[in-house]
This record gives sequence, C-alpha cells and structure tokens, in this order.
Amino acid sequence: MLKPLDAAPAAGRLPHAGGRVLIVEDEFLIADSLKDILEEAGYVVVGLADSVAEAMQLLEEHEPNLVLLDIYLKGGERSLSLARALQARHIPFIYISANSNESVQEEVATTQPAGYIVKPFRKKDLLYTLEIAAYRHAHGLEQKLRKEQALQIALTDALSADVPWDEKLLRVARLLQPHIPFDLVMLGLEDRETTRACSFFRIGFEEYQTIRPADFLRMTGLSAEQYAALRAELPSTKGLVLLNGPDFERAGQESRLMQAIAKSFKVEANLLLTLPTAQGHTFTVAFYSRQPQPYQPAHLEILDRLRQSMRLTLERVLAFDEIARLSEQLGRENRYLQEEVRTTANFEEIIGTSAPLLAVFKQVAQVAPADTSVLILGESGTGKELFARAVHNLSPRRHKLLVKVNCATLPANLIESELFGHEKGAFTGATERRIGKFELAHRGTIFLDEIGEMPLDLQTRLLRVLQEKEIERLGGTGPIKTDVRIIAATNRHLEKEVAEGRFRLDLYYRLSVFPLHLPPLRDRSEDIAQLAQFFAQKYCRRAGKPYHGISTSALAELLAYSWPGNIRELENIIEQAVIINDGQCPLTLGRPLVSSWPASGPTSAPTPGLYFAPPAKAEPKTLAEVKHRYDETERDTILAALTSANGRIRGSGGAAELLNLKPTTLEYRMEKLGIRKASASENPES
Ligand SMILES: Nc1ncnc2c1ncn2[C@@H]1O[C@H](COP(=O)(O)OP(=O)(O)OP(=O)(O)O)[C@@H](O)[C@H]1O
Repeated sequence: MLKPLDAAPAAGRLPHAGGRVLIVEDEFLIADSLKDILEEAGYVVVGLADSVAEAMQLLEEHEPNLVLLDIYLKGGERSLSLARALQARHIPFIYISANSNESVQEEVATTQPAGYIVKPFRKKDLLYTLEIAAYRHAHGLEQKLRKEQALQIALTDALSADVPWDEKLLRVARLLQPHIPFDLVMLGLEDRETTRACSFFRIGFEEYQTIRPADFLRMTGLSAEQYAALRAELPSTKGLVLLNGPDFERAGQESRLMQAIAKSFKVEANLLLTLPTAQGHTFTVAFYSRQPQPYQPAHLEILDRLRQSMRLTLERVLAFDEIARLSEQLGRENRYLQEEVRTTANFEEIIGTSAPLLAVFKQVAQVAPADTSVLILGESGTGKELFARAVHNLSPRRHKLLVKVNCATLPANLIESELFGHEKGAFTGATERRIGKFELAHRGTIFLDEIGEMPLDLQTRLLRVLQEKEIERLGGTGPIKTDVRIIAATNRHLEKEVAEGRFRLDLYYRLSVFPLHLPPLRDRSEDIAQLAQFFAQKYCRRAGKPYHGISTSALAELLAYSWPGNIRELENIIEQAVIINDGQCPLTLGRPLVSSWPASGPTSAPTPGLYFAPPAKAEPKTLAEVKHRYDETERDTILAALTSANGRIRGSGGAAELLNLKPTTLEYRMEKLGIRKASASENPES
C-alpha cells in the first residue's frame, strides 16, 4: 500500500508547527484513524506506508518532519532499518507498537526514538507524545549544535596549542571521545618527509596509554620495514570510512595491517577520517572499538561537520610551524655561515700538482656528482676537510650547506641532540625546540670529521640514519625524512678500529663506498715549494708585510724535512717565519726543522694511526704492537709538549699550539691515553 496524500491542510485549520507527518503502519484501520486524529489536530499527514521500502520512497518525496512508526510491518518486516535512516537524517520518529516486550524495547531504544506509544492508545496520549517529541527535537538540535560549536573551538585550541605534537594529538583524542566512542585511536599527520603520529589506548574513563610509533611496532610485532610495506598496501582512502563488524573483518582479510591492529588490540570496528591539507599533508584519525557495531552514520556526520574547521586549523598551524622552522633554520644557517667565514677563509684553494695529488683530484671529480658517501683517509693535516669541501662544492648539493661535525669534540651528553636535534621539553634544559646538524644539512652535505672517534652507540644511530634516511629528534613523535650526503674523515686506521671492536663493521662498509686516500706531504715533496709560497704570500698579505720570497736555505730545509704534521705543520712554520720577518728580505725559518724520520729520508710511512709518526724502532709485528707503538709515541710527544709548555694546554705557547692541535682535540687524546691534566713543573702524567 502506497498512499501519498494531498499535503494541503484542510481549510480553516493551521498546521501544527513543523507538523508534516508520515505514518508507517501496516494495519490500514489504525493508519486511517491516526491520520484522522492528526489532521484534526492540525498536522499535515504527508503519506501512509505499510513497508520500509514504501516509507523510504515517501520520505524522499515529501520530506516529513515527524514519522509515526510501527515496529512490526507486513510479513514480519521490522522497521529498525528505517529508524536508522531517520536517525541519520535527524527526523524525529515515534514508535507505535502493540509489543511492549522488554527485549524489543531495548533494541529499539538504540535507535533513539523521540517517543514510544503502546497500542491501543488514547487520542490524548498520542497528541501529547507528538507535542513532546516536536519540542524535544527542536531543543535537542539546538543543544547539539551548541555542543558541536564548543567542540570545534576546543579542537582548534588543542591543535594550535604551543605543546609537542603528541600532547596536541592526545588533547584531540580526549575531546572527541564523548562524541565518538573508541578503545584505540590512531592520529597522524604526515607528508612525504615527516610523520607525526601517536596512538592512544583507552585504559580508564579519562585515562589513556600513549602509544608512540616505536611502541606500536613492539605491540604489533612488526618491524619498521614491514609496517612501511603494509601501509603502502592499504588502499588510499579519502574522506570518511565506516567499518563495523563484518565490514571490518572483510577489510582485515584484505589488509594485513588492519589484521595486525585487530589482533593486537582486539578491536572489531573502525571509523576513519582522512583530511588532506593544502600543504600536502594528510591528517588521519582512525578510531577503533572493541564493540562490533559502535559506529553509526551520526558519527560520520559529526566528523563530516568538523572536518572543514579542523582542516583550516591544521593548515594554519602547519603554516606557522613552517615559518618557525624556516626562521630557525635561517638563523642557524646564518650563525653557521658566519662561523664558517671566520674559520674557513683559508680554504679557498687546494695547492699542489704532484702526481699523488692529481690522482686524488681525479677521484674527487669522479665521486662528487654522485650521491654516494665518501670516506676521506689521511694523516692529520693532509687537507681532509679541504677535500670534503671540494667534493661538496663540485656536487649538485653545492647550493646547500656543508655542515661540519667534529665527532671527537662533541660533548658526550649533548652528542645526540647536537646531531639529531630535540623537541622542547625533551630533557631538563631543553627549553626550546632545536634542529640538529642532520636537519641543518638537509639537501646538503654533512661532514663527519674524526669519525673514528665516534662512540659505538652513536655509530649505531648513525647507521640507522644512513639506512633509513630518517632521523628522530630527542623527544620527537616520529621520524623525519632527511636527504643528506655524508662525507666522513679520519686519520685513524679504520679497519684496525673495526678489528679491535671500536668501530662497527657495517658502518665502515656503508661509509667506505668511495674511499679517498690523501697522501702525506712527505710523499709529494714536489708540492712543498708551491705550498710554502702560497702560505707565505697569504700570511704576508694578512700581516701587511711585503713578500720577498723564501730564502734558498729555508727552502732547502723545508724540502729536506719529513713533515709529520703535514700541510698544517708547513702552514704554521711559514706563519711563524712571516711573523719574525722584517719585511725587508726573503723569509727565513724561526727554528731549525728536526726530522723525526729515519735518515733514509721521506718515504711512505707505515699506515698512519695517530697524529705523530713513530720513531725508528724495530718494526712492530702484530696489530696490538702497532697500536701500542703509536700510543707510546703519541704519549711521549704530548708529555714533552706539556712539559715544555709548563703544563698549559690552551693559549699562546700552550701544548695544543706546540702540537698544532685544537685544545679540545688534545684534551680528548690526553684522556684517551690516560694523561692527567697537571701543572707543568710536576710531571703532567699521573
Ligand atoms: N693542498 C692544500 N692546499 C692548500 N692548503 C692546504 C692543502 N692541504 C691542506 N691545506 C691546509 O692545511 C690545513 C690543514 O688541513 P685540514 O684541516 O683540511 O687537514 P685535516 O686532514 O682535516 O686535519 P685533521 O685530521 O687534523 O683534522 C688547513 O689550513 C688547510 O687549508
């Protein structure tokens, strides 16, 4: 039976406020009598239907604003599905049923009817129930709107708050809980480079267990690689998805990630909101419930109404974040560059035309354009940093920064934050968020000088960065993609370090994709004169003295010397010669050069281990002997320097200056060799 009625009210009667009623009742007599009662009271009855299908059709055509609904229709059909459709459209409805059975009542209560009338009913009760339903609906809607507005404002505040991202996400989760039930909620904001994600598992009324990405992997038993692969398998969804019970199960059969989540957290339903932002980020909120049927179209609607304001807020927050990040990066770059200008003004040219040096040039030209890691090996002072710059300057990354990190001088407690940065509040004293050297070098190059001195635990983290191309700030909520080329340098014999367990083999392999061996100066004596002239001119210019060349005797001495401190030593000696020069005649040396090499003259030294070459003793046979010999020599040299500097390390005439080492490097070596800082007159050794 499908009986649309003339919607026009009977003449002389005013329609009840908002009173367009649809009657869904399979007993014709009852339907007819309902119609009479309602029309008499001023309602407009827009139609009579005796099945769900008919009612749906009339609903579309006549848009009633109240529905009277029999629970059991023709042929035992129940009207619960119609009730849910009405609920989704916010049309209030009143059940009319002869069945007052408790279990039926319980079931229909979940559809949130506006009223319930038991047949047979009195006319007065019917009209009264209708009045109340209309009133409650109008007020309910208003209240709901007010609540949603308040929620929108609270969400905007939560997302804009000046707190770390996981705290923001927790606040969002807390705010949504009263509106959308969940046992687990996974929130994430990601773009191609960064992921900020955090999940919250409900463990009490207002209590949540925070599940960070690493916890999530542990709880699901997935590795980071497996997780990434399973995520990639997920069909891309836009907008809103509702998966209750069987739908959720089906989704689990198609997605192993869903399966893993279902199994690990024992959830049976999912409601997903995906919000793309104008900046190319995607914000997702995935609610999971342990109930099989918790999510209703009404939940989708709330999210639908919230998503526009959430998107706008996120876009604003991300824009501010980006501005803050850029200005921080600019500030850091600026400070870094200023420092660079101060410390690297002398790194302009690489001087020398000897065959060993030209061979290195050739290798630099080959490797620079590629993106591979480069390991620069060579004794102290051979120009490793200079060559690292050459590789960077000849690479496509030259317009970005080359960030230098001296692994030997990084303070142990700050090492991680220095390299990877930290979030505000990550540890006591972290009052501001700070980006690390890796982020600073993004799209550029990082130069890890003295990599052989890097502590083992940090080597492990570095390896992870190399493998995953991601870093994680201390206290951060997720990995951040970095695109950094690595150039490492050391004057240590890394293979020996590996053999002795001080350097990770896997890291060594990663770094040594392309090793550059810098020849010591004694193996390219052809370059000595040219280098000496270059430095002499440079320091004369700097001192404002005219340059009259280098005296023949001084040049002869320079050529005969074995240069254990390599080019840095040569540079220092020339600088001293310029200082003592009166500006009237060619440069002479301030002190005679005493070679520490065997009389046979400069030939290739044994593999360099530390800063100073070994004296001529019987050749060591084992690796341990080699190491011992180097340590011994270095120790003697440092002790001698300390004694002649009266125990002073820093400043003019200090041991560091005598040894051509940075004071921090010297202190580090002293600590390694067990030399205690002491006053000079005493023996500086303990
Ligand atoms: N071929 C070269 N031409 C001009 N200057 C050079 C050359 N090689 C090295 N130098 C200069 O020698 C000094 C030492 O070089 P650099 O610091 O690059 O050596 P290093 O091998 O990194 O030393 P360390 O291992 O002690 O850190 C620098 O002042 C550098 O400019």
